[in-house]
Amino acid sequence: MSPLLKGHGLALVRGGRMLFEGLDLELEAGDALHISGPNGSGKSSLIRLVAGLLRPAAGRIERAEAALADNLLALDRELTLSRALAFWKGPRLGDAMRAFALEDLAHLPVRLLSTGQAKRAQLARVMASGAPLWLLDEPQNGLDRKGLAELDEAIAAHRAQGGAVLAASHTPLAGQWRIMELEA
Ligand SMILES: Nc1ncnc2c1ncn2[C@@H]1O[C@H](COP(=O)(O)OP(=O)(O)OP(=O)(O)O)[C@@H](O)[C@H]1O
Repeated sequence: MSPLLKGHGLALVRGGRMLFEGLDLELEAGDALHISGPNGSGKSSLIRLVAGLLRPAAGRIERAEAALADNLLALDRELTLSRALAFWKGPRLGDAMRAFALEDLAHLPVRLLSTGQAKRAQLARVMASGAPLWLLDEPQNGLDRKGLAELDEAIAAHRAQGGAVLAASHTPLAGQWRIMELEA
């Protein structure tokens, strides 16, 4: 079976600085890779590179369909949550709204969501997409204890169903993760 993500010899320059070079990545079905490292080391940049939003200075990336949750919500603030999520036409919208306990918020405009509610909505968008590769930048930010448990459960279920996860985070994530530490 071919990997869901394969990056070879990746180098990335931002703001005139080489953030990393010679970086190899491989994720197969069920895998999870936790990118850690100090502020400014390039964790978010690596996630955006894999998403295709940045170009590598060197190296190659091949990957399956991916869904990204980064610092942009990517939901229309003026629509109700259910309509904003439906815009993405994900095959698993109902499951995702239940997984992140969003049913009671479905009729609220996105702009009224709290920080943690918005994070849950963003993670639900990723889950609803049905994409096999999840790219998560600081997925725990803003989540309360229940939200953290929902996230852990969603990731475990995604992996069990043959998905893979690449996550940047300052805090440990539940379950078995490979860890890649970027240097300052
Ligand atoms: N749009 C940009 N243009 C130029 N440089 C940028 C841009 N965005 C980020 N950088 C620089 O790239 C470097 C890596 O930033 P990045 O956000 O990837 O780090 P990070 O490891 O995710 O940090 P943190 O732990 O603070 O979230 C930093 O030096 C940052 O200043």
